[in-house]
Amino acid sequence: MEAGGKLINGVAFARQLRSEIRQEAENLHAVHGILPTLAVVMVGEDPASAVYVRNKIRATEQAGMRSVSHHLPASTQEGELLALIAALNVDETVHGILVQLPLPEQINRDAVLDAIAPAKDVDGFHIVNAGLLAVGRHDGFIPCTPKGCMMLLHSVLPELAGLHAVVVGCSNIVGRPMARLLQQAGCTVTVTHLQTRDVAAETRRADIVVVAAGHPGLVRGDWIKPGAVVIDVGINRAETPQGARIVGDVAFDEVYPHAAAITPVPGGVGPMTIACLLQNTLRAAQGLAAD
Ligand SMILES: Nc1nc(=O)c2c([nH]1)NC[C@@H]1CN(c3ccc(C(=O)N[C@@H](CCC(=O)O)C(=O)O)cc3)C=[N+]21
Repeated sequence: MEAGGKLINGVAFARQLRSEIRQEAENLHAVHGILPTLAVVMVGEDPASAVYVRNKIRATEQAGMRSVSHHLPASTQEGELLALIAALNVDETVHGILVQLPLPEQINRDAVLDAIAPAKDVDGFHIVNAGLLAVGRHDGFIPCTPKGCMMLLHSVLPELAGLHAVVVGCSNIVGRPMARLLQQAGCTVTVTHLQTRDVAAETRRADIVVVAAGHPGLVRGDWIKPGAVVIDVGINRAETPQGARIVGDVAFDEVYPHAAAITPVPGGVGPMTIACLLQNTLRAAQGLAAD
């Protein structure tokens, strides 16, 4: 691959996807009178969450959809949040429900996620959607970040079958669903986690490395086989001499020379997460799940 062709441009990919989604959303509205609607629920005042929520709402509206936002105080009890979700579940004008994570500690995250109607669970975090993905069925919602990572991978590697993929991190939100998608695309998959003895020994054998560990600069240059494709899911706030910046889990400057293709942070996976959220919301409004 030529120099300069290595960077996987998530911003451009997401822009294209969003314009296709907008056309479909406008068509659904014009032909069937359905205005795809996403309800975004945020509890508390986490400043990073407030920024994400604002971006999601803006993206929804730019894609020709409606969003309704519910901002609850940090002191909200689990029962109050469950009551709001129950109301949104039966509201026929709402097609997708997103409860922004993290939640305050008095609220049980899994209880909340599993209270969302699976057909409105556009994050794909409900246990039913996780289970459908786990058994290889395609009629549930796929979590947005892994879905976006797969699209970026396919853009540089049209055929994934037979490749060795290593996923660093095994959260329910990224690592686990990512591993399932890679396996279903024909990859041989290794998932590393906190107890893995030698993560670098695993990544060095990989044709594809997906990093979702929440640890800035974790993956170093010598962790990467020459010609591997590297997807960096990390979002970490770092203080640099130039001020506060968002950095990934990959030591980008070290890894870049070894990789055949790599996602930057920002500008890689993040914009795809939002585009896939819009796509899932459109599918929910169409009465379809993921495809
Ligand atoms: N229920 C739930 N669903 C989520 O999908 C969810 C969540 N909770 N909680 C927080 C995380 C975080 N997240 C991001 C989405 C897009 C960018 C994004 O677009 N980032 C840009 C730039 C961001 C910047 O510069 O500040 C980029 O990477 O280029 C980042 C982070 C979704 N999350």
